[in-house]
Amino acid sequence: MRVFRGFHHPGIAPACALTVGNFDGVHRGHQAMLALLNNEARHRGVPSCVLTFEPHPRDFFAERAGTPDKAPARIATLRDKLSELERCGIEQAVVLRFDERFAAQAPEAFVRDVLVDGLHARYVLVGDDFRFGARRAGDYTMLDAAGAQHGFDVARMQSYEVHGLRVSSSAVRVALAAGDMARAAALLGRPYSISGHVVHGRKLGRELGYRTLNLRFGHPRPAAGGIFVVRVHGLHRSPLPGVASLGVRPTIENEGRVLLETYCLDWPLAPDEGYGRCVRVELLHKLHDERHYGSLEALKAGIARDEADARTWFRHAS
Ligand SMILES: Cc1cc2nc3c(=O)[nH]c(=O)nc-3n(C[C@H](O)[C@H](O)[C@H](O)COP(=O)(O)O)c2cc1C
Ligand SMILES: Nc1ncnc2c1ncn2[C@@H]1O[C@H](COP(=O)(O)OP(=O)(O)O)[C@@H](O)[C@H]1O
Repeated sequence: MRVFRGFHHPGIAPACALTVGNFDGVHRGHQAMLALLNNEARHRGVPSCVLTFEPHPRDFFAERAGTPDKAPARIATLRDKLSELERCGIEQAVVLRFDERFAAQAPEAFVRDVLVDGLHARYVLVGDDFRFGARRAGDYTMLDAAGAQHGFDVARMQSYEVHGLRVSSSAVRVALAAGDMARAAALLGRPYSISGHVVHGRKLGRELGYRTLNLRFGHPRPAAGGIFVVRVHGLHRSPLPGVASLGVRPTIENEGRVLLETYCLDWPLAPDEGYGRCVRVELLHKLHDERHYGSLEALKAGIARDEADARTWFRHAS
């Protein structure tokens, strides 16, 4: 999959079958839509393309209104979104900066400048609640009319349901907030996971006797949080069982940076071999929320209990 930041690149495809959206989580509804898009692209002999935004438009508006907490929590980082889009067979992704100028664009200007002149769309697929342009003034009917004028086809995809319930990013957020990882996995069509490069932390882990693989979560409000039973992919030939904490580590700092820290129950590599590696951590089961322990001793004892619970969980799972 080719990824472009903006559409002023010589390498951008001269024609495409396009869909537009935030795709937070790339859940089963998104996956059905992407499969349809790939099919349409193949029939037309053009690459499939996803247009997405960073920051999330709702982050942008909430920030601008001075109420950043009003924005929805984030399921996936941009890295994970792009890797899921690639796994779904999308050939080109374009990430546009959602800023003041972009938000002020009239629907007609968005169609002309972005869809037609920028991305050369021949086909545009949208979800049933798609709105676009300043004040969300553009809708499906308008896009359809613009397509007839500019020479691209427009299609709308109805909601995708599982057990009679609409699959949506909000439904995934509700499941993750409740720590219901089985429900989240059912909606996503795979276990919820977070990936990234292992970064250096405070080197406190080795003092506690619990070294951890640290990944940054590049958004201040992850949709999930707490202590989880996990599996780590990408470090070893087989996935490594572990126990992890996702959050801001209230016991040891208050900077609010979100980290996913994983202690592997068995460590098959040299002690420092984890750093710099790109790993994917599957969050399988939630044990409890993050705690503010009164001392490092109490934190260490807490982690030891979590480790024991994770070992028990794996024994019962196998
Ligand atoms: C299983 C597990 C549970 C954890 N639970 C908490 C917690 O409840 N509260 C907290 O502040 N930190 C928690 N942590 C994070 C530790 O504070 C952190 O891993 C430790 O300080 C090491 O930091 P370092 O990687 O920067 O050296 C947990 C870590 C693990 C692996
Ligand atoms: N059981 C283990 N689980 C996770 N990482 C481990 C383990 N044993 C050794 N490591 C290594 O230790 C590093 C983390 O050590 P730590 O003292 O927690 O420092 P940091 O503050 O950088 O996280 C990891 O990046 C990894 O290479």
